[in-house]
Amino acid sequence: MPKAVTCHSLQDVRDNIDRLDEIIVDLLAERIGYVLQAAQFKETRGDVRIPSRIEYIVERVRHFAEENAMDPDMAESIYRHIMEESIAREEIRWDKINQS
Ligand SMILES: C=C(O[C@@H]1C=C(C(=O)O)C=C[C@H]1O)C(=O)O
Repeated sequence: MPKAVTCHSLQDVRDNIDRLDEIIVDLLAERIGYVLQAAQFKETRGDVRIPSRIEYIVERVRHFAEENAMDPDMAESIYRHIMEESIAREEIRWDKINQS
């Protein structure tokens, strides 16, 4: 079921969007905090990107999207972008840990 409540003005719409953006960024910051920690557990730089894990996450978020009446293609697109950004930063973290 769609979760958004019915709004009666554009200001009402924007207030809800602004409220959610704060929560979304907070959660994304927490997520990247975990992704960066993954670097310390990986042997090689090539291990930073694990395609099977990426595809597992994509399938999961597509499922969550469907449960929430959201377009699964949109969820997949957003998540692939989040993961690419995350991997780029995890690679930098891996390089720092393993420099010498
Ligand atoms: C965090 C990891 O590293 C990468 C980042 C991922 C993510 O953003 O969720 C998923 C797979 C990995 O390529 C991991 O391997 O779990």
